[in-house]
Amino acid sequence: MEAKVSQGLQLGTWINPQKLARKPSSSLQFPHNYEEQRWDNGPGSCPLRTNKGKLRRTLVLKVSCSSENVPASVLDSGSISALFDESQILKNKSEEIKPCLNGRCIYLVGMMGSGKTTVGKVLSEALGYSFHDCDTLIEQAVGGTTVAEIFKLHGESFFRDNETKVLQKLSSMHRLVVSTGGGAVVRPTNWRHMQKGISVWLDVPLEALARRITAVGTVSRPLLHHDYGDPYSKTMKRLSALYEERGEAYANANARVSVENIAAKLGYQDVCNVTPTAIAIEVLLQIENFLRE
Ligand SMILES: Nc1ncnc2c1ncn2[C@@H]1O[C@H](COP(=O)(O)OP(=O)(O)OP(=O)(O)O)[C@@H](O)[C@H]1O
Ligand SMILES: O=C(O)C1=C[C@@H](O)[C@@H](O)[C@H](O)C1
Repeated sequence: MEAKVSQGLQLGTWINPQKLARKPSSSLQFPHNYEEQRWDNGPGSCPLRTNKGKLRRTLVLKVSCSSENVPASVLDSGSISALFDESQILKNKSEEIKPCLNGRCIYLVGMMGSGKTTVGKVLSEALGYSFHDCDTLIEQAVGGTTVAEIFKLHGESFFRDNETKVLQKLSSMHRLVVSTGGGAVVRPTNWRHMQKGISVWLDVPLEALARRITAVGTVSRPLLHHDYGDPYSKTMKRLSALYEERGEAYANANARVSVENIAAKLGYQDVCNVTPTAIAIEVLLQIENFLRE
């Protein structure tokens, strides 16, 4: 039986971590002669628009594949792209969306551990953008101290002031994928900076976040240092409290990527099986939806 596939996500393997590290993340330069490109329909133009400037739907990836070996759950769920190399899908989608971005930056927001850094690196590589991690830039700005040290020595508001300065600096640049700190969404000023680009909320269930963070430890995450109990329970408790405070703020983002929805599309029981590449593809699909609005 043949299955026609137009777009979607693949059941893939974990991305090679060496590939993730390829983009340098320390320089914040952008060419002075940068000019915004018009949305025309020439080569490399935005496919979401017709000559009259109206948005249209495009199906870029049309591939035939055999449905043999595809789990029934995947086919039943409508997620029929299991046989693709998801890196190739990401590449194709990036090429399609890139002209529509007009060089605008992509800001990934979300709770700590939601994968902003991991997914951000994959996405930046696919788009040919530079990747920047706000926490790292703050650490550099404060003289090479870690986030945990900055919290300890100077307090949270000092850290937040530096976070705002970093976002302000980034907002004047183009073609960046930015991994913001988990708490960047709480200050309205930060949103004003991020509005120069496109913001995307990586929405990951708290249980999955707690599992990931417990696996790597909370040393680098000062806001998780306070509670008592077993590592998973105390992380879960603190994350729940933070989410209670911030849930609405994350929803200010231009687009939301629900990792739970991706898992459902792919027929996965566990959201932890959704790869960063699959999430990056969904980021682009949701940006596409946002640009069509
Ligand atoms: N899709 C994924 N599946 C499984 N584990 C993942 C996934 N994405 C990220 N991780 C793991 O989760 C942990 C947190 O990821 P990452 O550092 O990218 O999150 P973050 O949102 O940047 O966190 P923070 O805001 O605290 O810096 C890492 O150990 C990473 O390897
Ligand atoms: O959720 C938060 O408030 C934080 C998340 C991290 O990325 C760091 O920015 C810092 O640990 C604070």
